[in-house]
Amino acid sequence: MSAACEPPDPAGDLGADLGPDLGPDLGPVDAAPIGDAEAAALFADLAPLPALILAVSGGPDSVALLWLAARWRAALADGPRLVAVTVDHGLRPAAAAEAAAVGALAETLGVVHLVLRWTGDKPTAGLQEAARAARYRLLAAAAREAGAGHILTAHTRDDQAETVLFRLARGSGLSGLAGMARVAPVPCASSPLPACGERAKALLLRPFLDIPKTRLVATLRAAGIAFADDPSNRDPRFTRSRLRRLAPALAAEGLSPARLARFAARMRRADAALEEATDRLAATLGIAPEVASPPLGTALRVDAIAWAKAPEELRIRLLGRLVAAAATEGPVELGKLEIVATALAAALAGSATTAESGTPVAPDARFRRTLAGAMVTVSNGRLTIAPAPARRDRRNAAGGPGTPGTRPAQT
Ligand SMILES: Nc1ncnc2c1ncn2[C@@H]1O[C@H](COP(=O)(O)OP(=O)(O)OP(=O)(O)O)[C@@H](O)[C@H]1O
Repeated sequence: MSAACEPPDPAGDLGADLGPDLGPDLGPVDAAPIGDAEAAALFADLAPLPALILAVSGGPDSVALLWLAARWRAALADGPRLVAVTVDHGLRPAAAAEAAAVGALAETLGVVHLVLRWTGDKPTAGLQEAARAARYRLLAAAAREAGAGHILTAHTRDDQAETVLFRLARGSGLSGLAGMARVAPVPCASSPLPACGERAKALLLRPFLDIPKTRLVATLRAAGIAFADDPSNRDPRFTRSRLRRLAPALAAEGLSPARLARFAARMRRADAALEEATDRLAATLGIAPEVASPPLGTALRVDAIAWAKAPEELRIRLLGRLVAAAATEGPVELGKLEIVATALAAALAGSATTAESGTPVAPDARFRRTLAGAMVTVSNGRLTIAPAPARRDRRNAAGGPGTPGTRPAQT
């Protein structure tokens, strides 16, 4: 087989779970520069928007974003106002000069450029996560200021592949393995949802998600445009840098960025179908669609036996939604949801059998657990998910008399 042609993908053609060993994905490196016509197609949907924030670090991907977006906009008679934003995290002395270089390029392209500084406390642990949270907070503030509802980043197919590996290594479920979405709300830190505030209103757009990084670098080289090299991208203290270093060896085993990105797209498709099925389950159980937009802070009750009969994956997803709607602690970790959903299923198992034989619904099932600020209980055939009482009240409720139908949280 010639190295130049990609082997057929039987899983893709036939939908089989397992194909033969496809071997390494060592096709030619795709280093074709992106021309104006291709850029116009990538940005086409954005033309009617009033303003766009371009997130430009100074590295190759986002400098290519600035270059291509500016040329696309210049060719339009009417179109969005572009505002390039560079966040200086104050972590590297070279960052100020890199930001200035972005400013100089932006000026030649007729694009407004802002440098925003992260001035908050810098933690020693989780520095990259904190920097990322600060970056999105500053980008969202710039969007608000500019009257822009959209922030463009230059995430590439390689970033998508890295995200999939990163999440796989952390034990993510199917939704996480779907990788980054092309359009998504600006991420909040892992803080409670209300703290996200205004930030949640801006949308993040990733027009280069299918584009290999090599093509963006080739685009800049062909145009003679310089870009910065951020050494922290190779710093072995960071997981992402270590994964990046493994990329050639993984590609030699078949786990190329192209295949990982395709895997993410398949996971995204499956995830969308499962989310729809979860909507239908919620409707069947009589749960109003508003529950999809937390926080609600009210108790939700459903028929426990109907719940028990639903497929496990859908029960876990719906439990996650209901807990997020009842409490205000934000999305629940999948592992914790799985533990509670499994315990709940075990508590309901005996009752389901009696219910099918015609006996009144689940009079005997008892269950009580707290999860991410919500209390999950079963009594009198009803599954209730409600905001958990404050910790002290919870202890009293669990141990004290006068709380019929409940018992202490199971461990
Ligand atoms: N300091 C920053 N200021 C503004 N935008 C940023 C900054 N850092 C990252 N971004 C945006 O987030 C995207 C992803 O960042 P990440 O650090 O994962 O990628 P990268 O490979 O370093 O990208 P680049 O080549 O543009 O630096 C960047 O392409 C850019 O759009």
